[in-house]
Amino acid sequence: MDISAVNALSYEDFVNLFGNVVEKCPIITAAVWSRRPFVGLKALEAAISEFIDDLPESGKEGILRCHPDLAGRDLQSGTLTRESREEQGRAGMDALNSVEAARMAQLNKEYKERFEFPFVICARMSDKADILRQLSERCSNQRDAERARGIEEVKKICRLRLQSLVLTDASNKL
Ligand SMILES: NC(=O)N[C@H]1NC(=O)NC1=O
Repeated sequence: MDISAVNALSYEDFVNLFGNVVEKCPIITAAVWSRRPFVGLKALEAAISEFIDDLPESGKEGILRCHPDLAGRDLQSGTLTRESREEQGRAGMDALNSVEAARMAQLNKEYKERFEFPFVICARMSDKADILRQLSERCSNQRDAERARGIEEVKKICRLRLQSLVLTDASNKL
C-alpha cells in the first residue's frame, strides 16, 4: 500500500485500518486523519507522535492505561487485541514457566502500585529475559521519567504496527 492510497482513505477506512496502532486508542487515529495528505509513512508516524506529545500528562497516562499487562489477565483469558497477542507471543510471554510467570505478575503489580499505570515496553524489540530485567529496573525510576519512558515505548510499538500494516498485505482487507 503506498502513501497515496493511505491519503485516499475515508476516515472510516482509515480508522478501521489504523485504529489500533496505539493500543485501544482509535481516537488518536481519528484525530490525525485531519492531517492528510501525508508525504510518507514517517509523516503519519510523526503526526501521531505530535498528537501524543501535545496531550497533558493525564492524557499520556490514559494511553499507558489502555495497554494490557504483559503476560497478564487478557493474555490468559484470550482477550488481547490481535496485535498485542502477536507481540506478546513473539516475546515469549505466552510461554513463561511458573517461576517467570510469578515474577512477572509480582513485578507488574509493584510497578502499577508505584506509578498508577502499567509497565509498557515494545515487546517485539525484546525477549522475555530482557523484559523481566527492564521491568525490575524500571520499578525504581521516578514517576515522571517512567511516564515519558512508557510513552517512548508506545511510539515504538506504533511504528512497528504501522509498518506491518502499510508494508504488508494487511491493508488488502479494505
Ligand atoms: N504492557 C505492554 O507493554 N503491552 C504491550 N507491549 C507490546 O509490545 N504490546 C503490548 O500489548
